[in-house]
Amino acid sequence: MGTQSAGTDRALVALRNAAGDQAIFSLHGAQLLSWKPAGAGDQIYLSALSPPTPGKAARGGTPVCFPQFAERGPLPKHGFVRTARWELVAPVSSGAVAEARFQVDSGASAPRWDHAFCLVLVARLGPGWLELQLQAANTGRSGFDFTAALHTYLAVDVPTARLHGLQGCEYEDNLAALRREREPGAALAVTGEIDRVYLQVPPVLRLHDAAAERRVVQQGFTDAVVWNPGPAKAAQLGDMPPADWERMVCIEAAAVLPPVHLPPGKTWRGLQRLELPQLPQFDPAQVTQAGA
Ligand SMILES: O=P(O)(O)OC[C@H]1O[C@@H](O)[C@H](O)[C@@H](O)[C@@H]1O
Repeated sequence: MGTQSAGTDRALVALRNAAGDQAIFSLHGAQLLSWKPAGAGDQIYLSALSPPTPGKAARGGTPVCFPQFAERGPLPKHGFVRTARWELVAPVSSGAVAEARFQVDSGASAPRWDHAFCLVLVARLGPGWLELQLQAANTGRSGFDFTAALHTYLAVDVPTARLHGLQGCEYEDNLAALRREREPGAALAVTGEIDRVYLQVPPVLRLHDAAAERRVVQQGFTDAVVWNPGPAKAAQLGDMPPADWERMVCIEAAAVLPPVHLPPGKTWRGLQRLELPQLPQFDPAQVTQAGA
């Protein structure tokens, strides 16, 4: 367990728990790249055209967006920590729940963001679940505002995928000049490009497709972003195979509206937890015999 270096500027961190679940992170951005619960395939989408590279967020996994979500401010899109080198601050632990802690601080700041902070990402891998907790500490002498997201790309079969839990929530539609709408239906299907910030969402969303149901749980983050580039934008991105828009959907735990105000000396925490509830085990004793 621990850090595997692949070349001088790329480092991967592997977590494995006693049940055999596995997760892989890159120190570039402390970005989750893969989550394979024991006996299941990878639940995380990662573009084959976008390997972890210094200074660039991979297209997939979970980029950490901080201190700015998207282009809602003067900083680079989604802030600068997703492209920064993070450090592993403690040995990776294993056991029933494996844990790793990654850290980056204001040394990674763009010159335009003059605030002292320390960010920690705590990753915990349990049987059938993976939790990412973002801790943002203000280590300076004055308060600041930030927006943030854990920008998770879930691997799904988009044509059969439905997202439950957002009915009645208000959202800002990034494809319609941030117009406010309210989600009318119980099951949200992705039929093309979608880019919405849902406000004040419930703590549990459920995403199912023909293969499985996943639960996406969040705390601390008030909003959830649903993003898929659709076929036309996917073809323009250049870092994902165009047809892959049908293999992923981003469900992002986000703190966007309003921004978080963090006074000096305080720490904010937000988490996203991905769960793959166990499928009922096949029990031959329960099979009703024909004619019984
Ligand atoms: O291509 P990027 O910078 O990783 O961003 C991907 C998408 O991320 C989403 O969170 C935004 O809402 C979208 O507007 C954006 O296109």
